[in-house]
Amino acid sequence: MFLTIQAKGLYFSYTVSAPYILDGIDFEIKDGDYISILGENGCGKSTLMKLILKLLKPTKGTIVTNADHIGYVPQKNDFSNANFPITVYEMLNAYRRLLKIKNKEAILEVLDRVGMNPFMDSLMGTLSGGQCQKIFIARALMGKPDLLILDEPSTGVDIGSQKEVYRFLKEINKKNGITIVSVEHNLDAAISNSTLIYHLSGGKGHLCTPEKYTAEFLKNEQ
Ligand SMILES: Nc1ncnc2c1ncn2[C@@H]1O[C@H](COP(=O)(O)OP(=O)(O)OP(=O)(O)O)[C@@H](O)[C@H]1O
Repeated sequence: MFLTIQAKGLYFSYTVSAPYILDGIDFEIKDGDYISILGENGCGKSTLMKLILKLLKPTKGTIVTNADHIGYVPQKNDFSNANFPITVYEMLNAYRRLLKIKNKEAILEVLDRVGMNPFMDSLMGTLSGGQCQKIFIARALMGKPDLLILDEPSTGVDIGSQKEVYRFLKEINKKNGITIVSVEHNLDAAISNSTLIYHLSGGKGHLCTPEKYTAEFLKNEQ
């Protein structure tokens, strides 16, 4: 069965009444898409992501996905303190156990995929922003997700590592067919990597190709 994420008449308000942050939106994301969610600060991008992850419930309407396993890459992590005593391997091993994956090789496999094997014994808190992001992507890949959700993957990541991270995301989307939904502040990355842009504004959403987004939305903002 093909993966979809479908929103129908979706309303959301943290106060459970109007005004709504998401004000009656409809969309369908299909298998193999790479969607970047764009919009101004506070427009509801993270809220929409949390609704897809079922961390929040719609106030009205529905949002459903038939994804078998969702990998989630959070924006901020609890391991940014250099004194936090956990190594890359220990963190991934804890997650492996949480997912009830028996084979410890799964850790080495995902580290290999993001080119981070040499950092296996490093403390999480000593990694750079880019290295940390790669480890979080590795962690999200451990359950072999069919859907990967990322919250601003370039935040706190140096330019060089940003390029690597986006190249990798594009590759797993194209080659491995993993559907990607990414909340983005990085407009250039969204336009050059995604297959579709979801633009949120005033509680409404608009789904279009990066080409159309560049021609229509960005022109209007100039
Ligand atoms: N737990 C919460 N309780 C009440 N209001 C919230 C909560 N979380 C977010 N909000 C409000 O909901 C609105 C949308 O927030 P959200 O974080 O989804 O926006 P965003 O587009 O992701 O913002 P940013 O680009 O700044 O990360 C904002 O006005 C925010 O202040």
